[in-house]
Amino acid sequence: MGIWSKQGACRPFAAFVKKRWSKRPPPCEGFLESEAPALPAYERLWHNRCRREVLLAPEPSQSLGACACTGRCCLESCLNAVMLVECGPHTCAVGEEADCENRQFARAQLGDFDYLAEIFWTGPLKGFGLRARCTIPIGHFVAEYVGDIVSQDRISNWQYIMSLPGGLAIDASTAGGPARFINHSCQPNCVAQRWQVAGRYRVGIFAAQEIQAGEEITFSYSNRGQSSSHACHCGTPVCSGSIWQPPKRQHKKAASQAGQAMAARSRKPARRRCRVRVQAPSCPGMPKTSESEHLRKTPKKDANESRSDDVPSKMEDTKPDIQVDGPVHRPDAGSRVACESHWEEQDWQASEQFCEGFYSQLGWQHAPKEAAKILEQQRLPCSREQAAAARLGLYLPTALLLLRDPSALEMTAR
Ligand SMILES: C[S@@+](CC[C@H](N)C(=O)[O-])C[C@H]1O[C@@H](n2cnc3c(N)ncnc32)[C@H](O)[C@@H]1O
Repeated sequence: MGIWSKQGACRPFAAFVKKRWSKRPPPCEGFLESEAPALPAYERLWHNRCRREVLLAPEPSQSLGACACTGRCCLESCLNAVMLVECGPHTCAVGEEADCENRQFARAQLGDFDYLAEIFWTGPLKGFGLRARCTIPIGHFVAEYVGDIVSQDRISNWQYIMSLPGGLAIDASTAGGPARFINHSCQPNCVAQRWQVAGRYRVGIFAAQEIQAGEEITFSYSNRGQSSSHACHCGTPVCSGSIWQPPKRQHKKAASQAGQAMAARSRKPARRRCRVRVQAPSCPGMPKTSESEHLRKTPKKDANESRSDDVPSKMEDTKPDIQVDGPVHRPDAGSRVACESHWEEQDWQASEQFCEGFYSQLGWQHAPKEAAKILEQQRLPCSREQAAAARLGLYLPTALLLLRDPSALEMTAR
């Protein structure tokens, strides 16, 4: 029996347990049940591997401008984050890395994933899966989907594939990270989002709702570019029957209940200028915040300061409000539901085209303020990312849309 190791190769499970288990919090009950088969061998990667060096986008120094953030770089308002571009040393207007929230991929790479989730045997129907080892807050970066960057033409088995633009894909079939074990659900608790990090496309799995310890981590495979059928055993009421198909439409009553719940949440009064969207997960036995791990390369003082200022103390407060200079706008529940159901029908390519179109038009050669103005004038399509953003508690383009015109979301969702 084997499991990933930092050396890349599979290591015997017993040796892994002896060396690492003592340092970890107690595992969720039933980890690797006795009837579970051996974990198939695969090579553990921490980031994508390009066998042939492929530049997926121009180098940031040539094409990306710095964001226009001042004081603190917030995911809700950072121009880079709006375009699903991670800030880097040359593309962040805020000097201190610790003041920038838009470094999720970089921080996740520094963090210890073992605290967050573990591989487990779900049963013969779905095979191995990934489940939370602690409460994962909504919006939290769960894991990066890493593997070999390959041409889609060469793919024969789509089981572990995540498609990328330009006919490329991330293939995690022989080498990858724990995200390769995430199973499909027609009612997932996570979303897969494609970001540009230092000029390359990378895929992150983000919590779309609060995930409880022991809960299986899932996302939807329905738009990963595959059309063949494979019976789905997610067991949710909206199951489409196939892991590559979008889920059935939610029953009207359930949709309206969800809408009411969202409306109730949106009535909570809150006014904060720049909130941290994500609260660090709370695990028994883990360091106080996983961010302290993530930020260990940054000066300690800054990391602590930023946390104490911005991290809300209660979970109920973690939903971000959008506030620039005027009053707080919140979407009405109806428009959110409309947007989400629209998202289910949307092809991944719609948002991809939008983002690429935006870049090719602007080239980011414009000064940040000018780019911000153009962005504000655009009527953004209700793309997958926007809908996902709305689902995650409003940030990114949805936030801009609503700031400008709260009814815009509804209009674009048609
Ligand atoms: C990326 S892998 C997920 C990890 C996989 N379960 C394993 O044991 O390695 C995708 C494969 O898992 C299985 N799978 C994932 N979600 C499923 C679901 N909801 N119902 C049935 N099979 C599923 C399918 O065989 C699919 O091709």
